[in-house]
Amino acid sequence: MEQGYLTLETGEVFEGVLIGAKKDSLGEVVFNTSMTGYQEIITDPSYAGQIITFCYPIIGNYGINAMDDESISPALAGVVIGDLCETPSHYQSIQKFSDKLAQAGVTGIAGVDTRLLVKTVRSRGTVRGYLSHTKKEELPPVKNTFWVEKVSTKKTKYFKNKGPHVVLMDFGYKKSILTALLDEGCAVTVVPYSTPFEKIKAIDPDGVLFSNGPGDPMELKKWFPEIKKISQHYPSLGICLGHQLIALAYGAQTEKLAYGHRGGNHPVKELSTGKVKITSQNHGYVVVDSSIDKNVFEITYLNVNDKSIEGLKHKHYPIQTVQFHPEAHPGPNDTVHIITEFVTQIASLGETRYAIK
Ligand SMILES: NC(=O)CC[C@H](N)C(=O)O
Repeated sequence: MEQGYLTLETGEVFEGVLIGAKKDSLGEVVFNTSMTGYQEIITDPSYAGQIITFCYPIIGNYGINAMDDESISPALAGVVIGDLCETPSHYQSIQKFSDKLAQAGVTGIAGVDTRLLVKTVRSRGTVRGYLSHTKKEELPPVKNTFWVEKVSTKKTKYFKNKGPHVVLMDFGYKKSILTALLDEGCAVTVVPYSTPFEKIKAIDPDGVLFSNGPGDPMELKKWFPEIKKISQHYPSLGICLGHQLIALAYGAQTEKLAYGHRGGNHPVKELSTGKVKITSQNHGYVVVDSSIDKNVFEITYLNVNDKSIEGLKHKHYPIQTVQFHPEAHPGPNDTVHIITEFVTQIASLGETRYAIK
């Protein structure tokens, strides 16, 4: 057992035992309130550069299975947990949580008073933290990393299927978004985040899905005109970062939340029905309500806890965006109909397109 420390930039130090790769690591300390789903969470590319604190007190109890990774290589900076379970019990378990971290080169710290850490992050706002064998007086400087570039595919990938053809713009997509599209019968072309409109046009899809992804959406400013053009030409669905990027491309603004929404229990109100849906979320930024041109966008979903914007619908183009994760994984699938409706819509619009041709 190797003693380790998480030092926050605000000075607080948390002690525990190092697990996984056991190397020094700097990241933004965030917390996730999900009760299950640690495998999907640590492999979600949107966490690139972040140290995730799990609020749920015991992690590793059902092991790691062969199906639930959301990406090939985890991009997160570290994990902080309460109790680590080294004796997983599940018929599909093939690995221990700590071995998964080691294999992925990710450092973790276990045995931490995570309730106190979460309370600290909630009062301080999101802070940087450093995982190390020793306490740190001062944190090393942050390297400015463009995380989307790091996690997005370098090559275009095509998945054959019988239904409508969707381009998945990869800002760091979760595998379950691709799986959800394939399950709906869609053929999918995954393209690098920087693919311009002209290239999308050459692919000639029936619709475009703008994926989730890490970091500040403003880092993608250079691509806003292309994103706008793509969404004006193809029925579009934006998920999480994809939602923020579409809003920004049409002139709205984003801001950083105090400590983000991360977990599988975030209530959002669907304004068309008045119903509250429980959603899976993982974001630190949000679209600023007052910056949205209400002649152009209708607000479709609002967060019940803090009234922040959770969904938008363009008034003239078939564009819909959601801040939460309708594909779930992990979390409730109350809103999976958003993906189904997108596919139904592009299938019918596709038919009209073909009829015109
Ligand atoms: N899951 C996501 O796509 C996250 C979006 C963005 N990086 C944020 O933190 O707000």
